[in-house]
Amino acid sequence: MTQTGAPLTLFNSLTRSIEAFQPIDPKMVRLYSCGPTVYSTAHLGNLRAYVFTDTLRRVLNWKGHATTHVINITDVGHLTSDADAGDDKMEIAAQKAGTTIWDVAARYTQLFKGDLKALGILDPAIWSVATDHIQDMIAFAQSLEDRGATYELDGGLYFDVTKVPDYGRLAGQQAGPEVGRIEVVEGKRHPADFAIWRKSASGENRQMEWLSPWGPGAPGWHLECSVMSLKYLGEQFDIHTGGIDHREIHHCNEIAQNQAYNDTAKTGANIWMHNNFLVDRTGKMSKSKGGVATLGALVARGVHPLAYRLLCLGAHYRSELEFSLDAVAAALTRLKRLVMAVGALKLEAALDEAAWRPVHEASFGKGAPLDWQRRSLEEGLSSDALTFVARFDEALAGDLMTPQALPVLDAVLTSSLAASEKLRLVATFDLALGLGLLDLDRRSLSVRPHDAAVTDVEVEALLDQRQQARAAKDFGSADAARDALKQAGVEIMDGDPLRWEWRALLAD
Ligand SMILES: Nc1ncnc2c1ncn2[C@@H]1O[C@H](COP(=O)(O)OP(=O)(O)OP(=O)(O)O)[C@@H](O)[C@H]1O
Ligand SMILES: [Zn+2]
Repeated sequence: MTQTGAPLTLFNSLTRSIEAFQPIDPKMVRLYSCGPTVYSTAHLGNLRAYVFTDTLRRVLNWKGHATTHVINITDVGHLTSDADAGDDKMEIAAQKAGTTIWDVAARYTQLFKGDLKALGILDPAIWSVATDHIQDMIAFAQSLEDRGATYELDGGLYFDVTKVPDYGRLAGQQAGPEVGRIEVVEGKRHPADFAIWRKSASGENRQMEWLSPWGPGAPGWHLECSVMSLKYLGEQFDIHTGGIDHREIHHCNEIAQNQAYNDTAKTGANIWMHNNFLVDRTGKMSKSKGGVATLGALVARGVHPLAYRLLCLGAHYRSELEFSLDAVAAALTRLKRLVMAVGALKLEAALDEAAWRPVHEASFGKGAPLDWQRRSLEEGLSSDALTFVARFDEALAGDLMTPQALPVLDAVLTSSLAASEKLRLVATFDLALGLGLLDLDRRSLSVRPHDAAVTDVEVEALLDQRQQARAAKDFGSADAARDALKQAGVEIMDGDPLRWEWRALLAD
């Protein structure tokens, strides 16, 4: 498998530097992403993490690599504090809802997958559910115990971080007392030591517990990812991703377990990549803060989900991104602009769809390299058009610099290239961007706010009425039509250069 275009470079949190990407097996890049804890609806910050991994995986495929991507579903073991303290988030959620953990997990897994689909995020090759791997986890923990990397306390089986030489390297720290920020547990040898198996306390009424050599209990969250990545991707694979909060504790602990299980050189993944936070005025967007923004809430306000994807792509994944309704409204306008331009090209080029629709579209999601698709679109392009491909490629190859790739798309659309060439460029770029630019149209982007009291047809009828009233200089009736729309949560945009004419009101 040969990589096409500029050499791909990625920022590795482990070395804190940008490195040339060298796959372990040139035929198949192996990629693991820490998945959601399915105890409540994912917020937009969580979803940013998966827009990032999807972009990474699309770029790998676009540049000629095949990928095997694993995302796990954490349905047990994640405590309210990442630093090994508090209660299991799933248990708490089930108690609150008066239902079983299995129901909670099924509900939020389904919602999560629905959000990913709406965001154009491709399914991983493997969804790995933590509770399907308990026996593997027990065997792994047993093996760590056999190697002398653990000790047992009343509360569970603990990992001894001094058994690995460079604990905390990923977090950029040495294993001083502050590393890991773990709550004091009686008998713990080092503050950063963490439970890999948590024993049920006597009298504790847990919905989820399994028998183990250390008594009934449940696996630790950090153990889960080591075990599932090992099972599906092997001792050492290419890339492990997660949000930047995972860099400080979760991934340090995964690495320590992997090293103790294999050897110090085997950290699990060659490259550890972390997306920065989506923040709002109060800081990191977080479920625990309550009242968080979800994709469903955005759609209810009339925002197409792919506008949120575009908002994410407009920032580099390693930069903080500030969320606001204004920012998302601007992204929606930007998306509309792109979609209008592509729509106009389709008419202008008057080409058979086969000329700009990538071949084998159904195989996109399978992790195959996109060589065929790209060839079908890029072969025979003029040298001017190919210059745009090179610029776009260079931006993405430089640690996925999407904010620099998007202006190349804009430049294509305003260039003097023939419409047919522009369309083919949009099509090849969108394989990497996943914005659905070939399929969206004006209608699909006019998402009606859920609380709007009118239907799309009624909106269009009121707009017509207003147009006629204005034409007849009957400004009273024109204003009445505008007010009726406003009442219904719809704002008229006079003189909209996109001729979009109306949009959902996004006020707080
Ligand atoms: N505000 C954020 N911005 C970007 N990524 C985030 C944000 N919050 C969490 N993530 C990432 O989302 C992914 C899923 O996380 P998970 O479902 O475990 O969230 P969580 O820790 O329960 O959420 P929260 O931190 O809101 O309580 C992880 O990779 C995590 O690092
Ligand atoms: Zn993980």
